[in-house]
Order: sequence, then structure tokens, then C-alpha cells
Amino acid sequence: MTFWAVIPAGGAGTRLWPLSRSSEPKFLRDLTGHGRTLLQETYDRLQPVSDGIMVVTGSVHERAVCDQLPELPHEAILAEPSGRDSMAAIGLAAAFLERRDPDAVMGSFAADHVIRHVDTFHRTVRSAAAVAADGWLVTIGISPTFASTAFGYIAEGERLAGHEGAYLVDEFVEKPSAEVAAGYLETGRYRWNAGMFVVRPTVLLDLLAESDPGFAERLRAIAAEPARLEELWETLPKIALDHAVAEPAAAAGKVATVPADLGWDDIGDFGSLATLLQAAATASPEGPTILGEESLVHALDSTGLVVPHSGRTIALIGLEDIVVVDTEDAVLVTTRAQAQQVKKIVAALKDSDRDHLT
Ligand SMILES: Nc1nc2c(ncn2[C@@H]2O[C@H](COP(=O)(O)OP(=O)(O)O[C@H]3O[C@H](CO)[C@@H](O)[C@H](O)[C@@H]3O)[C@@H](O)[C@H]2O)c(=O)[nH]1
Repeated sequence: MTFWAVIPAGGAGTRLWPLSRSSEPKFLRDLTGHGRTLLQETYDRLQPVSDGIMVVTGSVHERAVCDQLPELPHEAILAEPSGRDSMAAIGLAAAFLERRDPDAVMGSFAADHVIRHVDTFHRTVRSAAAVAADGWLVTIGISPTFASTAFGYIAEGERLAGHEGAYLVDEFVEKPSAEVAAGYLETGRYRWNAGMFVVRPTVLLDLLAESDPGFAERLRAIAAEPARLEELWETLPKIALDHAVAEPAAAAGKVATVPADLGWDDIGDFGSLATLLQAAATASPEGPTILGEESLVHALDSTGLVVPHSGRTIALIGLEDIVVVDTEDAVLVTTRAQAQQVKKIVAALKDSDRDHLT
């Protein structure tokens, strides 16, 4: 069995505006201060467990992906004419892989997530691939630490016979309400879905065909005749893989989960980025956490996150848990607690004559 990692690299990451833009989304940025972008870190992390890696991205980002991953063969980048959500993106890679390597198992791994426990991640991917080789759709389950409404939840069921450390998924619930999520945490049997699906390409496409035969058929038609991509792409439904496949397959008892503590984070907003950077810091600084050139920030009695991205000097006095992101053409000032609301600003800008800033 060979293992292929598929990296869907899409979305603008609007909650990280103005650092992340549709022209330069968060996966193309170094948000951890490690000197590698999130996409490059994802690629580095997957290399030791993969026989091949594919990136599926918007055609507007194809050049940047090529530049950031010079070792990736050009044919391993699948360029989408437009964003049609994760089912189309991951399904396209599955359709190409099905023809290229029918015995392969593939795994999808977002281009913009952070994983701190890399050895555990490698062990977990290998276990998940062994389960997927037996025909299961496998999702990696993360122990929830709070009642997030931004993630999908997996209800862990019985142990899976023949696969130590794997469980049946009783239910898959995409982004529940805060009340429902809090109830899940109390039961102790729910885990976060990290969007990491490990499966045989044919199994994924056959599961899709159960709910939407035309969708699976068109993906397979594109793989058989790539010249038809432009013609067929715009006819594909815009739907997340979670809704198109994971939820119905879980209800039919066809999904398994491998739980793991990966130190996983999807860096949803500047609040979670601040937490992540603080946890990674070797010394706990008195002042704010700085992502970028430290000498540009002068802070008195202030805490939070400062991103000096324009090269300007930033001075703070007496501000607690603040977020300041200074870019060439836009400055964001908010608090860690309110940082999620940035997407509302982006929506307002999109509806204005300042659309070019988003
Ligand atoms: N190439 C490409 N990738 C896409 C597209 N749309 C989404 N993706 C990729 O598919 C992944 C998930 O898409 P999101 O739209 O960001 O999903 P989400 O709302 O965050 O929810 C998903 O991820 C959560 C974990 O971060 C999960 O908890 C949740 O259940 C779900 O799987 C991301 O890696 C994103 O880049 C697209 O049109 N094109």
C-alpha cells in the first residue's frame, strides 16, 4: 500500500485579516515565526509518512505554491479554476489518484493547521492509513479543550475489531451550536474533527456517489480527460466534504476514528494565534507577543499580540490583551477576545469600494 498526502490549500482565512488576504492567504504566510510558511510546514511534516504529496489550490495561487515548494513536481499541483469547497478539491485529487495508483490510501491535511507533536502525528497517520486500507473512511479525532462552534464533532463509538486504537464513529456533527457543543464536552465521548480524512480514493468517490452520483461521475470524467476541467468544474456542487460524505457515511456506520493528542490548532483567529505563540515561547515575556521584527515594538505595561508587518514602529502604553496588526495598507486594532469578529470587517469591506483590501 502506498500513502498519498493531499493538501487542500484554499480559503482566504478572513479572520486573520489584514495579514491574510484572498491574494495571499494564511497558508502562504509564516505565522509561527519558524521561517517556513504554514504550507511549507505542512509539506515538511507530511514528507516522512508519504510516498507522494499533492496540493490542490486555486489557479491564482499555483505560482506561489510552486515557488514555495520547489521540490514538488509541477504535475502534483492541481489548480482549481475557482473555489468550489472541500468536496470538489479533495474529490479531484481522489479521482486523479484512483487512476494513477489504484491501491493507494490518501489523507487530506489542511495547508494552514499547526501540529506540535510531529512524532505522534506520524504514528497516527500510519495507524489511520492501516484502517483506511480495509475500506473505512477514517478521521483523526482531537480531544476537545473547549466548546468550540468552529469545528465538527465526532461521537466515538465501539472499538474497531482488528485495529487497536481505532473506534467506530457513531455520529458526525458539523459545527454544532455552543449549547450542543458544551453538552458534547460533558459526555467525554466527542472529539473534534481536524479535517484530516484518510481513505482509499475509490472508497471516497463511491461514498460520494451514494449521495450524489453525478458529482462523483464528473470528478472521474475530469481525471480521465483533464482537458474537460474548465467545462465541468463550474457545474460541481459547492459543498464541504463533511456534509457531502462524512455525515451520511457516519450515519451508515462506515466511518472510523483514530484519536490522538497532536497539539493541533487551526489558527482560526488572532486570539488563537496569540495563545499558540505564547505556548511556543521559551521564556514568558513581560510585554506582548511579537510576530515579526521585535525591535519595531515598544510596549509599556501592555500585553497581547503585535504584528509589525509594515516596518513601522509601534508603541503601546497600558493596553491589556490587545491585538495590533500593522500592514502596509491596513491596520487592525482589537482585543484577543474580540478577534473572531474581524470577519465582519472583511465582509463590510467586500461590500464597499475598499474590496481590494480583502
Ligand atoms: N483547494 C481548496 N481547498 C479548500 C476549498 N474550500 C475549503 N478548502 C480546504 O478544506 C479545508 C477545510 O475547509 P474550511 O472551509 O476551512 O473548513 P472549516 O469550516 O474550517 O471546517 C472543516 O475543518 C475543521 C477543522 O479546521 C473541522 O473541524 C470541520 O469539521 C471541517 O472539516 C481547508 O484546508 C481549506 O483550505 C476550496 O475551494 N479549494
